Amino acid sequence: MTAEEPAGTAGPEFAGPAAGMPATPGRASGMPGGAASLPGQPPAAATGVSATGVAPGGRTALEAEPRPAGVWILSAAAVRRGDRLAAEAGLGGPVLMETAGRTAATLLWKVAGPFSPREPVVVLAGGGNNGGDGMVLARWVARWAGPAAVKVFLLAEPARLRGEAAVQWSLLARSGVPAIALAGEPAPGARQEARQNPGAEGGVVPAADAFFYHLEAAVARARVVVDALLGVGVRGALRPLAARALQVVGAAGVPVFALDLPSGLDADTGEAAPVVPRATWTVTFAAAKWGLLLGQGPERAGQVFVADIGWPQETGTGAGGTGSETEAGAPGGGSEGFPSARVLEAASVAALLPHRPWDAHKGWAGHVVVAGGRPGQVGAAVLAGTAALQAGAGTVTLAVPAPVRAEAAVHRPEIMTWALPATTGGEWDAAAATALAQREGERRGRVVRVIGPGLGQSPGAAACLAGWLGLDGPPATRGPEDPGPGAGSPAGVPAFPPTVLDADGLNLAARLGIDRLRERPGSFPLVLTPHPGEAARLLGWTTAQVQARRPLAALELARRSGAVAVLKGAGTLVAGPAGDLYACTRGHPGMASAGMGDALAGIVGAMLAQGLEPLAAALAAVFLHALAGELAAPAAGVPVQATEVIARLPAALQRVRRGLPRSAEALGVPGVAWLRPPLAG
Ligand SMILES: NC(=O)C1=CN([C@@H]2O[C@H](COP(=O)(O)OP(=O)(O)OC[C@H]3O[C@@H](n4cnc5c(N)ncnc54)[C@H](OP(=O)(O)O)[C@@H]3O)[C@@H](O)[C@H]2O)[C@@H](O)CC1
Ligand SMILES: [K+]
Repeated sequence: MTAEEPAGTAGPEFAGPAAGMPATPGRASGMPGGAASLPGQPPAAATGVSATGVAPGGRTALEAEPRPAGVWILSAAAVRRGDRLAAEAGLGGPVLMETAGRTAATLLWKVAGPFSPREPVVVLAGGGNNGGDGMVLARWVARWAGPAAVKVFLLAEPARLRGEAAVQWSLLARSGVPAIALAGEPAPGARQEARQNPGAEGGVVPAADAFFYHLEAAVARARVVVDALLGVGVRGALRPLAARALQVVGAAGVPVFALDLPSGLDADTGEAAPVVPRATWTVTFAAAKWGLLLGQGPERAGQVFVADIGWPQETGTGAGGTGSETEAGAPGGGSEGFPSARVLEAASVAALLPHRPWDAHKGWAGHVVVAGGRPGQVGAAVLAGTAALQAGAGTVTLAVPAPVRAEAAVHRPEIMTWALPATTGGEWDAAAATALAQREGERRGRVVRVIGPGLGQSPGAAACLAGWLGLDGPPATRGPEDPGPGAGSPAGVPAFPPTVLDADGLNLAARLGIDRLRERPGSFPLVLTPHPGEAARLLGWTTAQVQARRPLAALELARRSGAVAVLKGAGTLVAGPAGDLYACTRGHPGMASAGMGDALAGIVGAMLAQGLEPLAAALAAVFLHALAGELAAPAAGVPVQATEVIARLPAALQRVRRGLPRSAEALGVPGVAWLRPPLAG
């Protein structure tokens, strides 16, 4: 699925410019590219749409139109709620399970088929609905390839099965699929029995040891093992028999196809015991689960597909809730469930990108001023500035301490430099705060600041930052609507232009106090781009706490600062102050290298400079950055340097504009989307 589609054949997701994003991240009126919000939309409350998924008062264009919605990321509690709402709407558990199991069987055929009795598919099923999914899959494999092409091991007592799992077990018996079930959980010291599905081969296999003997033998000659032991219903530590079964599967080295989640993976946090399988593929139902993106999830889940199982659309979008509604039995007790988020898609990003008119001039695309580059860290500012240029900014200036101006100027002839007041040691002088505003005031057109790459944390830098944010007075001396002294300028450039805070800009802001960012004059547009360490400093958490609760950390950053927050790291999250939350599943571990953050800050600046609202700018920048990182790497995880990524930004822009293959076109199975598509390159 790495082939590009020709322009104009990209399918309905590309049908209109409004595709895919909340009203808030639309382009601002009067900005390049035209109009902003989507007219005539009912308020969120009327649509049942979660406040975390869309801006208040609006809903996404995708939801408004009769076409497949994008992929959601939900907590286990939200998934339960979605299942319940679907059932209330008339799509009960058996229908959903049949759809899940059959879709999974189709996908399994695509990735590991065709099947034959010589190498049967082994399904390890549990006693809950995840096991039920596995039994549906087995039934369909049997219909397509014959009953001998699949074998089911049920790690549960058939007589104790309830609901849909019990129904599936009895249907399996009629289908002739060989199946072996375990008789009961072990009472200490008790003799365990396993018995075969009476409808299949008949007979009794004594003792748990015999069950595992047969499982081991079957797995050894299996083409693929389907892990249908546990899904979102797992509670607490794995019980011994479940752990033993998973150990057998893991030890065999056979490819694993996990249903919903690798068994035992925490659906919310991605925590996993060592025996949790390392699946080659995972097909997750209705929506992605947070645990597939966080913690150990990406390691254990392998290639993840998201299968649409037919939740009514309002169920899918409304299921998210805040994640805070406590449900009995939800993993993590429910209260720790994370809010819902949407996966960032190329088509949605394409709809956000500015359209450059034929008669565009450099002023049209704005002016990015990078404030940073202290002695020894000039490269950081250069990277941010170069990335801004490559991402389409009209002009770029590096505003640096005077002694390093020449050093900053030699890298790119297209980039201008301003020498700002410095101390004798070459660090920032507090006078640079007003000097920068004055230089900006001499320019026409839209100015955007990227503050932080190579800024340092000297007292002068701290004073400058406070001035640039309009927070140099005592706390709350002026309200957010009062622009304060120095607002406006001869050329009409606001004294507090849209701003990106990165690196030491964030570390210094943490010293000011993140909550003070809400007091910034006129609530000028602000985007924060912290890595987990910087986020921890801003929030007063530890880095481990940030990483353990990334969705909450991103939302908390946005809420407390009143700004858009980009929480970097594997699976970058973008949060808006109104509670919007998005996850980027593109990019790869090879992008964990020096200067990558500087590049991202520059790209956000370029998007703001081209007139995007802060949330849209952050979303577009994060996606383009990740895609450029993919284009720069020959394979996932191969180290790439920031300069290589920056060089690919125009290609990434072009890809997004032309339309990448839709993630919903995974392997040609309708209704199945990639969570993390193969590298774009
Ligand atoms: N509902 C729907 O509409 C749809 C649901 N769908 C599917 O259902 C899945 C959720 O099903 P679920 O809720 O039945 O839970 P599930 O993951 O099978 O686990 C329960 C089983 O695990 C056991 N068990 C628990 N903890 C354990 C431990 N620590 N160690 C060992 N065992 C443990 C527990 O045993 P018990 O406590 O009952 O003795 C019980 O047997 C979901 O992931 C998706 O795949 C799809 O078909 C779409 C429609
Ligand atoms: K599973």
